[in-house]
Amino acid sequence: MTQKVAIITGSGRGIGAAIANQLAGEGYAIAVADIDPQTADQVAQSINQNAGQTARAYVVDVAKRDEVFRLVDEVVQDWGRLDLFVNNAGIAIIASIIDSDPEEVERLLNVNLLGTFWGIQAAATQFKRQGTGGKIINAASLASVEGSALQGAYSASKFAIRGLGQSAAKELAPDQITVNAYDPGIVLTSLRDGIDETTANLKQRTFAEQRASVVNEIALKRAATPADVANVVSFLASPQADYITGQSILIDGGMRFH
Ligand SMILES: NC(=O)C1=CN([C@@H]2O[C@H](COP(=O)(O)OP(=O)(O)OC[C@H]3O[C@@H](n4cnc5c(N)ncnc54)[C@H](O)[C@@H]3O)[C@@H](O)[C@H]2O)C=CC1
Ligand SMILES: CC(=O)C(C)=O
Repeated sequence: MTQKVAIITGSGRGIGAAIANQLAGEGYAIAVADIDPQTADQVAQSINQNAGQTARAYVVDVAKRDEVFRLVDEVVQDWGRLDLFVNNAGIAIIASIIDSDPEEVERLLNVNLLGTFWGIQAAATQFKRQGTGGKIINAASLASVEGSALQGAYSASKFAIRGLGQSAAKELAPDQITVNAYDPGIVLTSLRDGIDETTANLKQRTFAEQRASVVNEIALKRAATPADVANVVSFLASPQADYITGQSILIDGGMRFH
């Protein structure tokens, strides 16, 4: 059977690394793509130790369209095909709208929104070239369905990713390309630590107080692990999800409902 090939952006740590590990365990060849070459290498090496020679590290800044297209070309050169593209890379800013730094806002939109746009464009171009169909899965967020104070730029980028995904799903369906998204709530990663640390400072609380107040809003009374998110991505990537497109799945332990 032909081995399926997946690119996961931002997979040098956190949710992306969990997705890479999960899909490698399911038999995919994995392109561990990250802006940080060291962490990408570490994740690829660890997958190869556990799952055989099935992962390679690639360096990409998803904000740069030419780098995203080059990534797809390199992966296809190395592995012969592409079946799945996970637009996972993302960054966050915690700041009031009035105090947001223009350069930081622009960078966030370039990484989160345009990075996802270029990822869809590059992956769909390759899927059409292959004539095989394919799957695109985007990292949205609970912040894509409800805005929060101090998350203006971040939330704007995630709402936009959901709209972009719905448009792409309709446009690419004739080529058997599905486009879906995952909407995590609170996942214990470095990104979340940064959010809780900055929010705690702004609200003059300790980190522990801030984290406890956030977890208290979750119906299941625990934050998600990166593996909780990887399980949903694994489903969306599987043939069981072939008839699902344009959807966004909340993984928030019952914090909110769509
Ligand atoms: N942690 C959470 O609670 C939630 C996270 N998300 C989303 O999930 C995705 C992954 O988040 P986490 O794993 O928590 O973040 P993280 O900060 O732990 O990991 C993000 C990874 O993306 C890489 N990256 C950053 N900018 C990049 C760029 N320009 N090009 C390529 N790689 C880049 C980083 O080097 C890092 O390895 C993000 O899109 C985030 O917005 C959504 C909802 C909740
Ligand atoms: C980081 C993130 O997406 C949330 C919902 O806090």
